[in-house]
Amino acid sequence: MARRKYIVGNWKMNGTKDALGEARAIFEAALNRQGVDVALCPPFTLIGPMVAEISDAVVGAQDCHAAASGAFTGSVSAAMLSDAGAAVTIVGHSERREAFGEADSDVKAKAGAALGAGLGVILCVGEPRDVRESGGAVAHVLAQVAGSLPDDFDPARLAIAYEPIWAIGTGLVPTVADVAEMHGAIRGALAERIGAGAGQLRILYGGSVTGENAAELLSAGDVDGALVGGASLTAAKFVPIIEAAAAL
Ligand SMILES: O=C[C@H](O)COP(=O)(O)O
Repeated sequence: MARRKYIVGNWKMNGTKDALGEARAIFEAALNRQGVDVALCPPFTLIGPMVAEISDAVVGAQDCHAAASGAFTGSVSAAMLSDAGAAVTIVGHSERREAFGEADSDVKAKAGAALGAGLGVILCVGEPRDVRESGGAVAHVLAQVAGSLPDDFDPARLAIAYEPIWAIGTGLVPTVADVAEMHGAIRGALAERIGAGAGQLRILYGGSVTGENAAELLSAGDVDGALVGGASLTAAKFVPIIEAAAAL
Protein backbone atom coordinates (compact mmCIF):
# COMPACT_ATOMS: atom_id res chain seq x y z
CA MET A 1 0.00 0.00 0.00
CA ALA A 2 1.39 3.40 -0.98
CA ARG A 3 2.30 5.64 1.89
CA ARG A 4 0.44 8.98 1.94
CA LYS A 5 2.69 12.00 2.09
CA TYR A 6 2.76 13.60 5.54
CA ILE A 7 3.58 17.29 5.95
CA VAL A 8 3.95 18.44 9.56
CA GLY A 9 4.57 21.94 10.82
CA ASN A 10 6.47 22.38 14.08
CA TRP A 11 5.84 25.88 15.38
CA LYS A 12 8.36 25.41 18.21
CA MET A 13 8.01 28.25 20.77
CA ASN A 14 6.16 30.54 18.38
CA GLY A 15 2.56 31.64 18.22
CA THR A 16 -0.23 33.10 20.30
CA LYS A 17 -3.94 33.19 19.52
CA ASP A 18 -3.20 35.84 16.90
CA ALA A 19 -1.61 33.07 14.82
CA LEU A 20 -4.79 31.01 14.54
CA GLY A 21 -5.65 32.81 11.30
CA GLU A 22 -2.51 31.36 9.70
CA ALA A 23 -3.43 27.89 10.92
CA ARG A 24 -6.93 28.28 9.53
CA ALA A 25 -5.59 29.25 6.13
CA ILE A 26 -3.18 26.30 6.19
CA PHE A 27 -5.87 23.73 6.97
CA GLU A 28 -8.28 25.23 4.44
CA ALA A 29 -5.61 24.86 1.77
CA ALA A 30 -4.74 21.35 2.93
CA LEU A 31 -8.34 20.17 2.74
CA ASN A 32 -8.32 19.98 -1.05
CA ARG A 33 -4.90 18.42 -1.48
CA GLN A 34 -5.50 14.76 -2.23
CA GLY A 35 -3.07 12.22 -0.90
CA VAL A 36 -1.41 14.49 1.66
CA ASP A 37 -1.85 14.39 5.43
CA VAL A 38 -1.17 17.72 7.12
CA ALA A 39 -0.66 18.42 10.82
CA LEU A 40 0.45 21.43 12.83
CA CYS A 41 2.28 21.18 16.15
CA PRO A 42 1.86 24.52 17.93
CA PRO A 43 2.94 25.29 21.51
CA PHE A 44 0.87 23.48 24.18
CA THR A 45 -1.14 26.65 24.78
CA LEU A 46 -2.56 26.67 21.26
CA ILE A 47 -3.57 23.01 20.96
CA GLY A 48 -7.01 23.48 22.52
CA PRO A 49 -7.84 26.73 20.69
CA MET A 50 -6.65 25.35 17.35
CA VAL A 51 -8.77 22.23 17.72
CA ALA A 52 -11.78 24.19 18.93
CA GLU A 53 -11.70 26.96 16.39
CA ILE A 54 -10.56 25.26 13.18
CA SER A 55 -12.62 22.50 11.66
CA ASP A 56 -10.53 19.78 10.00
CA ALA A 57 -7.44 20.78 11.95
CA VAL A 58 -5.07 17.92 12.79
CA VAL A 59 -3.12 19.23 15.74
CA GLY A 60 -0.09 17.82 17.46
CA ALA A 61 2.21 18.58 20.36
CA GLN A 62 5.96 18.99 20.38
CA ASP A 63 6.74 16.81 23.39
CA CYS A 64 5.11 14.88 26.21
CA HIS A 65 6.16 13.50 29.57
CA ALA A 66 6.64 9.75 29.82
CA ALA A 67 4.59 9.45 33.00
CA ALA A 68 0.80 9.52 33.04
CA SER A 69 0.59 12.01 35.93
CA GLY A 70 2.43 13.09 39.03
CA ALA A 71 4.78 15.63 40.57
CA PHE A 72 6.43 16.88 37.38
CA THR A 73 6.06 20.65 37.51
CA GLY A 74 5.71 22.23 34.11
CA SER A 75 5.23 18.97 32.24
CA VAL A 76 2.29 17.65 30.23
CA SER A 77 1.36 13.99 29.84
CA ALA A 78 0.31 12.23 26.67
CA ALA A 79 -3.19 11.70 28.07
CA MET A 80 -3.46 15.45 28.71
CA LEU A 81 -2.50 16.16 25.11
CA SER A 82 -5.14 13.76 23.91
CA ASP A 83 -7.65 15.38 26.25
CA ALA A 84 -6.79 18.78 24.73
CA GLY A 85 -7.54 17.41 21.27
CA ALA A 86 -4.08 16.55 19.99
CA ALA A 87 -3.85 13.63 17.59
CA VAL A 88 -0.09 13.24 17.51
CA THR A 89 3.07 14.38 19.25
CA ILE A 90 6.67 14.92 18.27
CA VAL A 91 9.20 13.23 20.57
CA GLY A 92 12.99 13.39 20.61
CA HIS A 93 13.44 16.61 18.67
CA SER A 94 17.13 17.53 18.68
CA GLU A 95 16.34 20.80 20.46
CA ARG A 96 15.00 18.74 23.37
CA ARG A 97 17.76 16.17 23.19
CA GLU A 98 20.34 18.98 23.34
CA ALA A 99 18.72 21.58 25.60
CA PHE A 100 16.96 19.20 27.98
CA GLY A 101 19.42 16.32 27.95
CA GLU A 102 16.97 13.77 26.59
CA ALA A 103 18.61 10.41 25.87
CA ASP A 104 17.33 7.71 23.54
CA SER A 105 15.85 5.92 26.55
CA ASP A 106 13.82 9.03 27.45
CA VAL A 107 12.58 9.34 23.89
CA LYS A 108 11.64 5.66 23.85
CA ALA A 109 9.62 6.09 27.05
CA LYS A 110 7.86 9.17 25.69
CA ALA A 111 7.02 7.47 22.41
CA GLY A 112 5.60 4.50 24.28
CA ALA A 113 3.53 6.77 26.52
CA ALA A 114 2.15 8.68 23.54
CA LEU A 115 1.16 5.54 21.68
CA GLY A 116 -0.39 4.18 24.85
CA ALA A 117 -2.51 7.33 25.14
CA GLY A 118 -3.78 6.88 21.61
CA LEU A 119 -1.60 9.53 19.97
CA GLY A 120 0.41 9.18 16.81
CA VAL A 121 4.14 9.76 17.18
CA ILE A 122 6.74 11.61 15.15
CA LEU A 123 10.08 10.42 16.49
CA CYS A 124 13.05 12.63 15.58
CA VAL A 125 16.62 11.55 14.91
CA GLY A 126 19.56 13.29 13.29
CA GLU A 127 23.28 13.80 13.41
CA PRO A 128 25.36 16.86 14.38
CA ARG A 129 27.64 18.48 11.83
CA ASP A 130 30.90 16.90 13.05
CA VAL A 131 29.40 13.43 12.81
CA ARG A 132 28.26 14.10 9.23
CA GLU A 133 31.70 15.43 8.31
CA SER A 134 33.49 12.43 9.81
CA GLY A 135 31.34 10.00 7.81
CA GLY A 136 29.45 8.60 10.78
CA ALA A 137 25.98 9.97 10.07
CA VAL A 138 24.23 6.73 9.11
CA ALA A 139 25.65 4.78 12.06
CA HIS A 140 24.75 7.62 14.44
CA VAL A 141 21.16 7.83 13.23
CA LEU A 142 20.59 4.07 13.15
CA ALA A 143 21.79 3.87 16.75
CA GLN A 144 19.29 6.59 17.69
CA VAL A 145 16.52 4.72 15.89
CA ALA A 146 17.41 1.46 17.62
CA GLY A 147 17.51 3.12 21.04
CA SER A 148 14.49 5.37 20.70
CA LEU A 149 11.82 3.12 19.19
CA PRO A 150 9.40 1.47 21.61
CA ASP A 151 9.68 -2.31 21.86
CA ASP A 152 6.29 -2.80 20.22
CA PHE A 153 4.49 -0.33 18.04
CA ASP A 154 2.07 -0.06 15.15
CA PRO A 155 4.12 1.25 12.21
CA ALA A 156 1.07 3.02 10.84
CA ARG A 157 0.96 5.20 13.97
CA LEU A 158 4.60 6.12 14.22
CA ALA A 159 6.66 8.23 11.84
CA ILE A 160 10.39 8.84 12.01
CA ALA A 161 11.68 12.32 11.17
CA TYR A 162 15.28 12.48 9.99
CA GLU A 163 16.54 15.95 10.83
CA PRO A 164 20.26 16.60 10.46
CA ILE A 165 20.95 19.05 13.28
CA TRP A 166 23.17 21.22 11.10
CA ALA A 167 20.30 21.70 8.62
CA ILE A 168 17.76 22.97 11.18
CA GLY A 169 17.07 26.66 10.78
CA THR A 170 20.30 27.23 8.86
CA GLY A 171 19.25 27.20 5.22
CA LEU A 172 21.65 24.29 4.69
CA VAL A 173 20.24 21.05 3.32
CA PRO A 174 21.89 17.71 2.61
CA THR A 175 22.14 16.55 -0.99
CA VAL A 176 19.17 14.58 -2.24
CA ALA A 177 21.50 11.58 -2.51
CA ASP A 178 22.46 11.90 1.16
CA VAL A 179 18.81 12.16 2.19
CA ALA A 180 17.90 9.11 0.11
CA GLU A 181 20.83 7.15 1.56
CA MET A 182 19.79 7.96 5.13
CA HIS A 183 16.10 7.24 4.59
CA GLY A 184 16.95 3.98 2.83
CA ALA A 185 19.20 2.96 5.71
CA ILE A 186 16.44 3.72 8.22
CA ARG A 187 13.93 1.71 6.17
CA GLY A 188 16.39 -1.18 5.96
CA ALA A 189 16.98 -1.17 9.71
CA LEU A 190 13.24 -1.12 10.32
CA ALA A 191 12.72 -4.04 7.97
CA GLU A 192 15.25 -6.06 9.93
CA ARG A 193 13.52 -5.18 13.15
CA ILE A 194 9.82 -5.40 12.31
CA GLY A 195 9.67 -7.07 8.91
CA ALA A 196 7.07 -6.12 6.33
CA GLY A 197 5.52 -3.50 8.63
CA ALA A 198 8.49 -1.27 7.81
CA GLY A 199 6.76 -0.53 4.52
CA GLN A 200 3.93 1.20 6.37
CA LEU A 201 6.04 3.55 8.47
CA ARG A 202 6.52 7.05 7.12
CA ILE A 203 9.97 8.61 7.19
CA LEU A 204 9.96 12.42 7.06
CA TYR A 205 12.82 14.74 6.24
CA GLY A 206 13.29 17.92 8.29
CA GLY A 207 15.77 20.79 8.15
CA SER A 208 15.37 24.03 6.17
CA VAL A 209 12.53 22.70 4.01
CA THR A 210 10.97 25.50 1.93
CA GLY A 211 8.54 25.87 -0.93
CA GLU A 212 11.55 26.09 -3.22
CA ASN A 213 13.30 22.85 -2.24
CA ALA A 214 10.32 20.73 -1.13
CA ALA A 215 9.61 19.04 -4.48
CA GLU A 216 13.19 17.86 -4.84
CA LEU A 217 13.52 16.65 -1.25
CA LEU A 218 10.12 14.95 -1.25
CA SER A 219 11.02 13.10 -4.45
CA ALA A 220 14.04 11.43 -2.86
CA GLY A 221 13.81 7.71 -2.20
CA ASP A 222 11.97 6.71 0.98
CA VAL A 223 11.03 10.32 1.79
CA ASP A 224 7.37 10.23 2.82
CA GLY A 225 6.97 13.81 3.95
CA ALA A 226 8.53 16.71 5.78
CA LEU A 227 8.80 18.11 9.29
CA VAL A 228 8.93 21.86 8.77
CA GLY A 229 9.91 24.52 11.29
CA GLY A 230 10.27 28.13 10.17
CA ALA A 231 8.39 27.73 6.90
CA SER A 232 5.33 26.32 8.69
CA LEU A 233 4.54 29.52 10.57
CA THR A 234 2.63 31.18 7.74
CA ALA A 235 0.27 29.90 5.08
CA ALA A 236 2.25 31.81 2.46
CA LYS A 237 5.32 29.68 3.15
CA PHE A 238 3.74 26.38 4.24
CA VAL A 239 1.03 25.88 1.61
CA PRO A 240 3.56 25.68 -1.26
CA ILE A 241 5.21 22.77 0.59
CA ILE A 242 1.85 21.01 0.89
CA GLU A 243 1.23 21.69 -2.81
CA ALA A 244 4.62 20.25 -3.71
CA ALA A 245 3.73 17.07 -1.86
CA ALA A 246 0.33 16.89 -3.53
CA ALA A 247 1.88 17.25 -6.96
CA LEU A 248 4.07 14.14 -6.58
O1 LIG B 1 11.01 20.40 13.56
C1 LIG B 1 11.41 21.07 12.60
C2 LIG B 1 12.80 21.21 12.31
O2 LIG B 1 13.57 21.45 13.43
C3 LIG B 1 13.16 22.00 11.10
O3 LIG B 1 13.19 23.39 11.34
P1 LIG B 1 13.43 24.38 10.11
O4 LIG B 1 12.46 23.98 9.03
O5 LIG B 1 13.17 25.73 10.66
O6 LIG B 1 14.84 24.16 9.66
